Amino acid sequence: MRSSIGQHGLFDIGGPRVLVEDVEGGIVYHPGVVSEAMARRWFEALRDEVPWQAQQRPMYDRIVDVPRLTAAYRLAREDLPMPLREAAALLRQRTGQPFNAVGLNHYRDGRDSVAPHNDKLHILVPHHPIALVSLGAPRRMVIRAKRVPRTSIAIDLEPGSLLLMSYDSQLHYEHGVPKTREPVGPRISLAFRVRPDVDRLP
Ligand SMILES: O=C(O)CCC(=O)C(=O)O
Ligand SMILES: [Fe+2]
Repeated sequence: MRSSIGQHGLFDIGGPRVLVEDVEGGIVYHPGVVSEAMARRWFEALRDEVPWQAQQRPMYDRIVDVPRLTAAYRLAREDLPMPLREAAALLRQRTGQPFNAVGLNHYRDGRDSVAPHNDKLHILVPHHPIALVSLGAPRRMVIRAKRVPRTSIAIDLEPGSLLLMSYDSQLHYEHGVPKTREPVGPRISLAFRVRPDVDRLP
């Protein structure tokens, strides 16, 4: 499928920024979807209330720590933390997408990261986007085309922003949040998805 890294909007302030174009809506950054005050409240509540997990993963012949804390919820859960309930309602209204699950990432400082990847296709219902809400300190995301010449674009994900990524973009682009030596505060991201296997989540 044809897609390309957007040339426009790099210096726009305020409005949506199209980072990648494709037939399913591409990758679009929407700053200020949540007010600063609300983003701060959500950040603090989730930081303190979510049972964050420090996971380990096999990597080749070793077991390595996942370099961030994570959590996951079905959105239908009765005891869903209030910020997730509010964010899900806002996103459903804004996008019309039937999100049913959220994955959370907590980047404690610049040593925490997520390696370049595309979201696993078996946990996505095709043609529905992923909605990433950012809370806490800004962190830089790098989006890179899989196809040569592997063009890349960096975007600072600010608190209260929304990054919408099409399903199609997961086939053609990787995204990651690299480690940084800059002194950065903690960040939480919420990844809302339409999952086919939502019953397997807590
Ligand atoms: O923290 C982010 O903004 C990215 C998270 C991510 O890519 C994921 O959870 O799959
Ligand atoms: Fe991802």
